[in-house]
This record gives sequence, structure tokens and C-alpha cells, in this order.
Amino acid sequence: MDKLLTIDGLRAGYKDAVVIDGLSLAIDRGECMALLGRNGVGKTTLLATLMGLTNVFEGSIRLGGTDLRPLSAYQRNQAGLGFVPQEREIFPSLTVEQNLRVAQRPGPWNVQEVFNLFPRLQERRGNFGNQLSGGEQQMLAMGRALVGNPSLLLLDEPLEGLSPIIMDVLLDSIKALKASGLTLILVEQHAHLALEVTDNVVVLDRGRIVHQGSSEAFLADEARMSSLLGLAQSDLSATA
Ligand SMILES: Nc1ncnc2c1ncn2[C@@H]1O[C@H](COP(=O)(O)OP(=O)(O)OP(=O)(O)O)[C@@H](O)[C@H]1O
Repeated sequence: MDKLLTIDGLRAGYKDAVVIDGLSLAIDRGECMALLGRNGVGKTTLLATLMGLTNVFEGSIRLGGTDLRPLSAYQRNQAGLGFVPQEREIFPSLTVEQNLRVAQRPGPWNVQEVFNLFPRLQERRGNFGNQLSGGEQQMLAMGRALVGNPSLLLLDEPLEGLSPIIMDVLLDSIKALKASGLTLILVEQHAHLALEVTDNVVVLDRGRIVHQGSSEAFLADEARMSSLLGLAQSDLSATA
């Protein structure tokens, strides 16, 4: 298969502290990957490292043919990384449409395509960022990453704090992105839901990969999920 992202021997963290500790990972073009693990194991740090927002001590990160390590976050964005951070970071004083237009770069994704994916945003096109619900902000944050026409989309806990109805809208959008062939990494605490919309899963523990395989097989192995994710059996079914 054609590898889009290749991470080799990565050690990274904050100041002198190592959080990602010798991690190697490759993602095929068109692959949809869940990145799971208990709180504080380094999932967000790995995404932030891909974006150039942490200290890298060792290792390489390549996107297609490009070595990302010397590049700034802005340059990584231009090289094809789209990042939807947990904090969403939309512009509160711009309208929905303006938020999308300022992020537009050439490619198949444009404002109208985002409105087709999230009709709710079209209804809210004239509202300011700070007038949106949490779910609408999340849709806008995803839309903003999409109009940048990324080759790899990084989603950090997009379902956090949202109602089940809005979670379903976002999960449907992730399925649609997967069907369109976009490569993506989904960090989620809702393990069951993330596994249902992804091809493969990587589980981290203390900055290292402790499990890697198909999402379907992991989903069927409740005992393994429970031991690696630290969820009680009741939590696992609650997220199903
Ligand atoms: N900006 C930062 N500066 C210093 N240490 C940090 C920073 N952000 C995270 N850490 C530390 O790095 C470790 C990994 O945190 P990270 O947020 O990557 O974990 P996570 O798996 O995403 O957890 P969660 O599911 O809670 O978001 C933790 O020990 C955390 O305290």
C-alpha cells in the first residue's frame, strides 16, 4: 500500500520531558485510524507533534515525500496536514461563512461542500463563531480544516461534551469522509464509537504503541479493550 504518513523512532514531548517514547507508525493513503488510550498517555501530544507544536528529540516524520521536522505548523498545514484541536479554535468574531472562507485553499473541498456535509452550518452561515452551540462549533472546526484541503486530517476528541444526536451527525460526517477516501486519525475517548467508523486502531500507553490492528477485531475483543483502555465492562457497553 501507498504510505501517506511514516513516523519512525519518534521521541517528543514538552521542554525536557519525553511523552512520546520511541514510536514508529505508518498510515496508508485512504486509511482511517483510531488513536486510543487512557487519559494522559500522549494521544494529543502525538497529534501536536505531527503539527510541530512540541519538542522533537529523535526520529523522523514524513508526509508523502516531505520531511516534516524542519517545517513550522503553518508550513505543515500547507504540506497537507489538517488539524482539528480539542479546543476547536474557531474565530469568535467571524461568521460561520467567514471562518470557512479564510481557511480556503485550492482543492475539492469548499464552503458549499462543507455546507453539504453539515447543513446545520449553512443555516447558521451568518452567525458569529461565539453564537454557535458546542456541536456547531465542532462542525465548523472540522469544516475549516476541510476547506484547507488536507491530505491527512487529525481529529482530537471531536465528540467530547456533545449530545448523542450531535455525536451521530459528526460520526456520519466521519463516515462520509472515510468513504470519500480521505486519510484521517481520530483520537477519541468514546472507544466503541471511534472503532465503528475506522479501519484500524492504535492504542498508546505511556507514549508507546501497545496494540495495533483492525478496529473490527479490537471491537470484538472486549477483554482486550477493557485491559488496554482501562474501561470497566459497564463503560464499554455504555459507549456502544
Ligand atoms: N503543554 C504541555 N506541557 C507539558 N506537559 C504536557 C502538556 N500537554 C500535555 N502534557 C503532559 O503530557 C502527557 C500526555 O498528555 P496528552 O494530553 O498528550 O495525553 P492524552 O492521551 O491526549 O490524554 P487525554 O485523553 O486526557 O487528552 C501528560 O502527562 C500531560 O500532563
